[in-house]
Amino acid sequence: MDQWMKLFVLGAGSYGQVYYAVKFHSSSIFAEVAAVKCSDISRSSSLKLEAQILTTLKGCPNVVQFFGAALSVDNGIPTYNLFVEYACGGSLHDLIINSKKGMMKMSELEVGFYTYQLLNGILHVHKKGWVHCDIKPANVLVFDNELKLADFGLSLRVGDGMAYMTGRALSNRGTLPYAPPESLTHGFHSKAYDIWSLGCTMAEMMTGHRVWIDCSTKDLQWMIMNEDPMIPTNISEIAKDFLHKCFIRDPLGRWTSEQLLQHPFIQQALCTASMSLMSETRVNPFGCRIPIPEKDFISLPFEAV
Ligand SMILES: Nc1ncnc2c1ncn2[C@@H]1O[C@H](COP(=O)(O)OP(=O)(O)OP(=O)(O)O)[C@@H](O)[C@H]1O
Repeated sequence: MDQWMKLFVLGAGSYGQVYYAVKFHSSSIFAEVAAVKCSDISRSSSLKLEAQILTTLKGCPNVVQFFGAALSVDNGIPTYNLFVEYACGGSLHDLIINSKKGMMKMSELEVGFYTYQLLNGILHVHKKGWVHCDIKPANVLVFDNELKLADFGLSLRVGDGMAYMTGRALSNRGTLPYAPPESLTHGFHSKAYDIWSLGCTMAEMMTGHRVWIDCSTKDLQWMIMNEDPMIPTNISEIAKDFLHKCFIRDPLGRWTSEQLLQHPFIQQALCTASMSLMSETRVNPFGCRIPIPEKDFISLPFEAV
């Protein structure tokens, strides 16, 4: 009692594993719930950096909330544990896969609403002086009615309006299919990086497919540097225009999160969502990936560990 228990594995990253954890209280029938990212202490530098970044990002509804960090000894191994809020809907990647299997189809309005949430998260991250550098469906978590940016392990501090430039070709930081051309040609990493990745993620929500065809790393690098990403043909003109604004090749001309929040694609979705919210309670259209006992939905405020 009064101790965190790791119940099962939710997923894995390059640093280690992610667990579903609960803390029962002797004095209460309620349990606290968290996702715990764990790493052998000797390999925990990226998780420790993520903890620092998440501390600066607290308070935004579209960024995964950080509860705290703690050390433990798991099976005799000193372990670093990073506690974040648990996403009952899994990742956006899982949902896109499910939608491809025909389990649910996202409408354009829903994609607009979820893109708004991602933009809201990106705006917060950028205002705090960070570039996420790895926005992709696998790094977006799904909560009831909400998407949240997660996995800040590759984020860069760029301050206000500044960019990080390695100057070296092919030195992009994030995941290749979501990386913008300037990161490959000049190692240029600015806030515009995340906007290109958002475009790739939005198009994937629309179609269930990545904007680039599957090919070798070398071919993909060449295509990103020399060709335009595939804009789906069977979507509305305003959705296409939104994607064009995300895929402007010049990072200085690419639209910012502030500008995109005013785009008709987002405004139209927001308007419709608020009307439907007035008439009914929105349910999570994605459903829940893992069946969770009812008691686990009830969480108490986190106490420092
Ligand atoms: N807060 C959370 N709630 C529920 N599931 C989570 C949570 N965080 C992570 N997961 C699950 O664990 C998986 C791996 O998490 P994480 O984002 O840390 O690693 P990754 O992005 O796959 O790997 P890497 O960090 O090495 O790029 C996710 O894809 C997701 O399924």
